[in-house]
Amino acid sequence: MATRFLSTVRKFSEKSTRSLREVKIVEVGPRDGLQNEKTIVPTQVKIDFINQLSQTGLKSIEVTSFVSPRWVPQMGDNTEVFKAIDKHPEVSYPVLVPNTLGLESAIAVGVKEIAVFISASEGFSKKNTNCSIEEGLKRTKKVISAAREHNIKVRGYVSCVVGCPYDGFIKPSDVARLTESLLNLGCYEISLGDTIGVGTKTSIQNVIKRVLAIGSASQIAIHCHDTYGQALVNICTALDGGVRVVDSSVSGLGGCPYAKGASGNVATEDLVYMLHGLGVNTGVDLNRLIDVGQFISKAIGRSTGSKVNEAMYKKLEMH
Ligand SMILES: CC(C)(COP(=O)([O-])OP(=O)([O-])OC[C@H]1O[C@@H](n2cnc3c(N)ncnc32)[C@H](O)[C@@H]1OP(=O)([O-])[O-])[C@@H](O)C(=O)NCCC(=O)NCCSC(=O)C[C@@](C)(O)CC(=O)[O-]
Repeated sequence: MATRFLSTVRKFSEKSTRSLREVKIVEVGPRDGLQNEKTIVPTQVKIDFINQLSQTGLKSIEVTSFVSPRWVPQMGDNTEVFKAIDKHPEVSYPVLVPNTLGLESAIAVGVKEIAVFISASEGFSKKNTNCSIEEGLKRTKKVISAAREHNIKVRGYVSCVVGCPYDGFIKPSDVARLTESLLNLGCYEISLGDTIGVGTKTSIQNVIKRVLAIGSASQIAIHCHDTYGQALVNICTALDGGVRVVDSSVSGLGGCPYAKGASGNVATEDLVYMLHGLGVNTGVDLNRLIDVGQFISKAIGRSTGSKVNEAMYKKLEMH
């Protein structure tokens, strides 16, 4: 037991010394960001939004989900959106898929990458996908094996990695077990979701340590909602642990319809500003991102949830 703990700590500190030159950002605004909007966002607005995001230098944009439209009506135009968006060869356009029915619809429109999702808590699994964690894993196994037959890349999410709105505190060992299961099933990367944004530096560090005992940092991404204003600190903690892929949502859009009170993801503008300040290459043009954040915020009738966007846009307006 003590030996295993020491080897985990050693692995974590080895990862901590990996130099921080480049970080890949996975933009989840069009899916995670818009899925919770009460008023249906017009399909053309979503298409324009994604097309503008494709011009910012982002390399991965999660564009929609092929979930049940009864459960998430906002994503009911998945087929139209996916068909109509411009697809840049250097950009990946993953979609969220819960079951083989969703996968079939995704395949029909030529999707090349999907994201599957499992919850680390029973309560959220039931509310979000109407099944237990084990049933969810069985469903996911079928989706992954069918996707791989079609040469579709599969990314995985483990949600509620720190806390659950129904079950409370989640054990890092449960998160590690599910991460391992998804990797073994064939996901190329697992994104650890702090779905309700309750994580702190210490709790995220504990999860990352535990997860890195079973997988390499190159297989792990971090996905922080900013409900308690801890997202940037938590992302830095994950970067310290060696993680180099971060999910975010332009202008901090979002939340989950089945996690009451959860606010949006960390804003992509804030993340890019922080990373550039650290001298990290993201490949993203911050000025273009500011324009896209303004576009989507105006289109859905609210002000941007990004402090950086607010500050930079005000400055631009003054000139
Ligand atoms: C998993 C199910 C489908 C089970 O839902 P269910 O009701 O148990 O499904 P079912 O298999 O019994 O089917 C019921 C009906 O739904 C239809 N149906 C079934 N599947 C599909 C499909 N794919 N596409 C279109 N239609 C579908 C199916 O055809 C049937 O239609 P009917 O015959 O009654 O007319 C449902 O619970 C669901 O769609 N859940 C997804 C909810 C969701 O999208 N939540 C937000 C995701 S965010 C998240 O999870 C966290 C994350 C990833 O962002 C990371 C983080 O922040 O931490």
